[in-house]
Amino acid sequence: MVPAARGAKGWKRKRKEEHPMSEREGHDAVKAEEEARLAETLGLVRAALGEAEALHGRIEDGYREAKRYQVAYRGEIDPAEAFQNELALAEVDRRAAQSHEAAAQLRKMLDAPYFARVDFAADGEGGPEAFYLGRFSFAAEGRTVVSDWRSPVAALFYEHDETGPAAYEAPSGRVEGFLSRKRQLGVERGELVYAADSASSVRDEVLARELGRDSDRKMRVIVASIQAEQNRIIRDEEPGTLVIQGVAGSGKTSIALHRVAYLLYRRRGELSSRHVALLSPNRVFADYIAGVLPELGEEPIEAFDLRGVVERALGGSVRVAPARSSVDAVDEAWRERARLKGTAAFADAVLAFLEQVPETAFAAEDLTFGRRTLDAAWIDVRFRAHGGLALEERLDLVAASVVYELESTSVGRDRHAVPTKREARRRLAGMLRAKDALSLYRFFMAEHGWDGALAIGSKRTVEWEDAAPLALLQGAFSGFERYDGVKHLVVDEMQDLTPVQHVLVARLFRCGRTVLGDCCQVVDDGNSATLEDVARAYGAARVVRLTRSYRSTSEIVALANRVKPAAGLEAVERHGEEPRIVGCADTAEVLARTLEAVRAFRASGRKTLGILHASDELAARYAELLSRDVDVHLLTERTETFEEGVSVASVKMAKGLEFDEVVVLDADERFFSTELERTLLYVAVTRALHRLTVLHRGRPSRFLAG
Ligand SMILES: Nc1ncnc2c1ncn2[C@@H]1O[C@H](COP(=O)(O)OP(=O)(O)OP(=O)(O)O)[C@@H](O)[C@H]1O
Repeated sequence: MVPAARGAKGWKRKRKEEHPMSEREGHDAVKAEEEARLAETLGLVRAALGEAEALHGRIEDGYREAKRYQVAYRGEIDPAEAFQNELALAEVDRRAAQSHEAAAQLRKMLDAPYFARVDFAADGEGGPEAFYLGRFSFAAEGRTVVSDWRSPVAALFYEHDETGPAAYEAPSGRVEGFLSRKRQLGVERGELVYAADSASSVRDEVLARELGRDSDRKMRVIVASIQAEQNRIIRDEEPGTLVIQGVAGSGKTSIALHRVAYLLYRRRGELSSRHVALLSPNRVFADYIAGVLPELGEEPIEAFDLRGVVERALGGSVRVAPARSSVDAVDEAWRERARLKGTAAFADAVLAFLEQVPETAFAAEDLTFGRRTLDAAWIDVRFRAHGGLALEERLDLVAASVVYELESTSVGRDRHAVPTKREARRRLAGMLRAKDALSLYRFFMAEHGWDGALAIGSKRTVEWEDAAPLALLQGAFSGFERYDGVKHLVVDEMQDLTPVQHVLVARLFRCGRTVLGDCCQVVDDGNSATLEDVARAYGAARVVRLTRSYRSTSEIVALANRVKPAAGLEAVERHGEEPRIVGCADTAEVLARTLEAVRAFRASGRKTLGILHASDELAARYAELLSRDVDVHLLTERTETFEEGVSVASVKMAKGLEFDEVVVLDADERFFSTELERTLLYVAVTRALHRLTVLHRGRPSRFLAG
């Protein structure tokens, strides 16, 4: 084996060293080689697309013909034949969808069939082989032309900066060998834009190029520039729960979605998109990230929100009041109640209580039917025999035992006194100390001296903070309808869930999980969950940490670090304007400055501008005032889609999203003075990719000064 460029740093130097050519000639040779390869690949893709389209046309003709036959001979076809026809049509439908999907992928490949090349020689297998890596794999003429970014060999590209001895894990075992080339290839609209042999400097350049792009209304695919630390998370296949703690903009959400794509690829046949679900903070966020999996050639996954999950677990037994925000709510008593229920100690108390529910809630008594009595001890033993089941499920089983016992041991006249199972169940239910989960919850709160922290409104309406613990008790009382169809769950913005809410999610979704978020972005003082609390809620979860921030320019990251030094963001070298911090005399000036920023944004040709306020109510008020002059979208809990243009939102609603430019309103002591508000300001400034304007009235927030 003759390595092509052992240890070379970049293609220019490497070519120069190895060939007696000038740098220019080396460049031209690489360019010519890659252009020829690109032309060949595009030719093959075009041919495959032609075939796929022709096949699609034939399938559609066949479908139409079969339908026509069905209609024309409706009266004459017997039911068996009609059924056969339906099955055949369903199969044709499936093939049509597949061929449509294949054609769509091929069209995307015409734009950019691949983004990289690695030359690797496996030990003992002769000279190096070139692997081209793309978003989708592609085979033609009996060979692999492009390998999927998730294929085992592609790990070489993500894991190695330098050429040299290397290895990757294949299904058949570890493949050792020599990586002689790692080339980054920029292809846009079918044209080769750049070709550069990788070293860390090139990798950084490519990353900076990717990051410098404008944001979109949809989250982007990052396969061409996944970093080694991110790659390890994406390719982590250990069972159980993986918790990703990452600073703002560290790519957590992107990685989680690429990880789902990776798992779908690796476990094809066993895991499909139907088996993966996402627990997302709100609908706008779900819409924002919805495009990533389809862009990677996978079906979209189902998104749930926590409220939906909690209400389903409660099964309509109570009503749940809307969630309140600790930024807007001035009700100190409510804050106190919420704070209590957001602690890990509260979650622990609920868990301990769940363990004792059977003992607490059921007191066995003698049970008499006619002349026969089953004594309390007999009942108690049977009740306890069904550990792990919900109270009501146990009562069903004990009722069945009662009937069986009486039936099998009664003779003569006593047989008339044997109860039905329903009657036995009714009598056993009379031994419950609590008639439902809500009574149990009251009992639990009273037992801990927390009765004052329970505010139940009319028509059994409980506060949002009580809904999850109550749902856990509902599970202990009546049993849960679990999400058994879900084999992998992604929980995003983990810091939005309190410890007890995490415990509920862990019980409802008993499957592999990727849980991600940033415990530095808790924007609710009613939640004191730490990273350890989150990991504990899911049993023995593995925790990984990401500290590099990819989203914002170094200047914006520097400001974010001043606002919240504890976050410890590491910037990626990418420079832009200094953030502007502007004092305003009054609301009129805040509006005028904001409009100025909107006009500059419009002129820049960038795609998204976020105008953010600490408060939901004031965000709505500002949106109303601004909409007199410019088009703006207000993002609320009810918003369904994330649009290009100007969005106005509270910081809480903007979490997880990003904008090319951000204006933070009222960044002064009125809104940003407490520790919670420090976090809000941190979240707000870290939403910006390229430009940030911070407006304040009166004294600027102390956090802006560091
Ligand atoms: N390796 C990468 N290559 C290119 N872009 C990347 C990479 N990693 C992250 N990004 C970009 O960084 C931005 C932040 O990513 P993402 O939203 O996934 O981060 P996050 O950690 O979930 O952020 P937050 O917690 O602040 O919401 C996105 O624009 C994403 O495309």
